[in-house]
Amino acid sequence: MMETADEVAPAVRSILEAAENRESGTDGPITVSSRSFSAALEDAENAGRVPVIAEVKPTSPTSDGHREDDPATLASAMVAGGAAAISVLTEPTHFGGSPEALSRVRDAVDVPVLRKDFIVRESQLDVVEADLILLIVRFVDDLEGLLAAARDRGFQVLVEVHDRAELETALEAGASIVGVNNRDLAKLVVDLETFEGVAPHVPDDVTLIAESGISTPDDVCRMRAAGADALLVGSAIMDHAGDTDGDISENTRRLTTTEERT
Ligand SMILES: O=C(O)c1ccccc1NCC(=O)[C@H](O)[C@H](O)COP(=O)(O)O
Repeated sequence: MMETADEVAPAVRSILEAAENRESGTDGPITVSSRSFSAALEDAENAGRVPVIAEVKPTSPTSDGHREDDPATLASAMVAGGAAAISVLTEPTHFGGSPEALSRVRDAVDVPVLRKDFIVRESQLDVVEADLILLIVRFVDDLEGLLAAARDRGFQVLVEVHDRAELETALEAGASIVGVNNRDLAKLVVDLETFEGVAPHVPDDVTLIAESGISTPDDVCRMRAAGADALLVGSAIMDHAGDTDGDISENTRRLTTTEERT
């Protein structure tokens, strides 16, 4: 399933090359006592909030700027704004993240923390403790094996897909949390119709996350109407360009308190 390098945008090719060469854990398999993701989503729903996974994303290949703020302060502000969980980019070269940033975030908040990275082999699971990790179907050769290895360590696993074929691969491998990425990693174009096209084919017992390109309360309504159990939001909360005065709590609250249309 691993993509050949020329099937993705140059920035993503560069991310993958860096991932291939990046450090692995050196002390053998880690064991994680993880915070329940499903309980966090349920708590948000019970409190009348839209379940949002807010992402600490200092920069990215498609961001307008770079935020240097302390990651733990950012994450605490996101939780104050009602985030059900936090995602932390740990990729250093293209996203300005680090495993240390994730550890600091996990110490600072009590909600589940997702490690957002481009994991391509088992030993890369052993770099830092997190409650969830991301596996991207198009970049992983042995999804079933990596999924099992992650679960053996205690991680919950968000399996990312972009189309129906990748969804089938994820389901065959036994994924129970699936994210549909609205960002096409071949072209780096975002289209919310991606989620709307894939979501109807996801079984009810799978936790379904809409990822990327969600900026406004209207987008929230649209993704929830299409079946999203939770939304993963980075740029609109981080506001790299400073359009909203960079108020992280308010940016998060605007989405978590969206009145949903039935
Ligand atoms: O965000 C990017 O520019 C990007 C480029 C290449 C590969 C991955 C990329 N993003 C990773 C993500 O998964 C997003 O950070 C996440 O889904 C949040 O997206 P958004 O709300 O659109 O920032």
